[in-house]
Amino acid sequence: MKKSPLPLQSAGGSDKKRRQQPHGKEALVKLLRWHFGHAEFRGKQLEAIEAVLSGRDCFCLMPTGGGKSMCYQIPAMARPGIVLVVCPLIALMENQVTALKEKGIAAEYLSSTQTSHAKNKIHEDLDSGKPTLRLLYVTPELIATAGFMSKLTKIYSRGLLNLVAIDEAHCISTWGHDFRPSYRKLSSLRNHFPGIPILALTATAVPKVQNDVIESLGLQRPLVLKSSFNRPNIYYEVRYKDILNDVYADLCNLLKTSGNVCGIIYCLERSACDDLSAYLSNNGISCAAYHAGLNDKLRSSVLDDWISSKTQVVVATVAFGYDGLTNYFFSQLFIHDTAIA
Ligand SMILES: Nc1ncnc2c1ncn2[C@@H]1O[C@H](COP(=O)(O)OP(=O)(O)OP(=O)(O)O)[C@@H](O)[C@H]1O
Repeated sequence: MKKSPLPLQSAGGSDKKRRQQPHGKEALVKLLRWHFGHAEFRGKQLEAIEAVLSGRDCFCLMPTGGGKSMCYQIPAMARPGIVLVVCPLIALMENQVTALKEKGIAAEYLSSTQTSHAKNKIHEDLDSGKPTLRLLYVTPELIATAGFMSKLTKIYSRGLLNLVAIDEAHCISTWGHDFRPSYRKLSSLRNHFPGIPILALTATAVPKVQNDVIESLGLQRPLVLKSSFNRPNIYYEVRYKDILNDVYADLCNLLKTSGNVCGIIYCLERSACDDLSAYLSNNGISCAAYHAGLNDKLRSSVLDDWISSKTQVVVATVAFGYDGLTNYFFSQLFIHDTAIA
């Protein structure tokens, strides 16, 4: 359904003036309900949104699935102009943009995987002086290019850049486990776009990494928000392989008695994935193997089937995480071998 926009403010007025206008909680909740169908803000979402809408930098530490995206998606709905979202994985950008478009929200991403026709359309909109786009997702590599930077500078000088959101911000830190050299280039954003709030989002930042992220991005007096990582819907259980009569049968039984779960079973070797997947399939569990030995087409069809719940369980090597899938929110997670070896 294409929704009409629900603007809180008109497009007129100077950039500074627009930024200074307050956004009441009620109006923001109205946007949340209208565009996303959620009744209330969760955790620290509202604080983060209010901070960036008032022009303040913000560092936001929230667990996976905590609702970080809303912290920049609501600001994008709150006023005309562009929210730039830096995202490390093309698959994640695609997913978010597809979900936003389904809600009638003007969102796009720029990446090497797009056709030149699609890219041209986005550039035309950005160059128009009155872009209809609200959210533009890009990779850190694109930010590092002179061409894109000059485009962004034009948008900024027209007062149309509202916010820069940096997802998985811990990737900028050499102290972090996921360091991405291209993230270092993001440190120039603060100087290039003075006055534009930067929102750094992550689910994994120990204090040393957190300080490094804040310093590297040049965040000024940022509001630092940290949500609880207690996830009451997750529990851990260890079963020892050597005291089980039949590990495969035990796993199969666990799946069957867990109801309609969505699961991943991690194995150390590709052959174990194939073997266990075949065993579970033969025992009536809808399941598929996923590992680097399968071609791209097959891997992506296994992923699609799992996301759309056609397949209940994926038996995988860590290739599953490398392809950016750990970002999906699982109702159940089974770890085989590594946990019970
Ligand atoms: N206020 C809310 N009320 C109910 N559901 C919400 C709310 N905010 C977000 N969600 C839902 O929570 C889920 C996770 O949100 P989101 O993908 O933004 O999390 P995330 O913190 O970005 O996770 P990740 O670390 O995986 O990127 C989504 O399905 C989203 O629609």
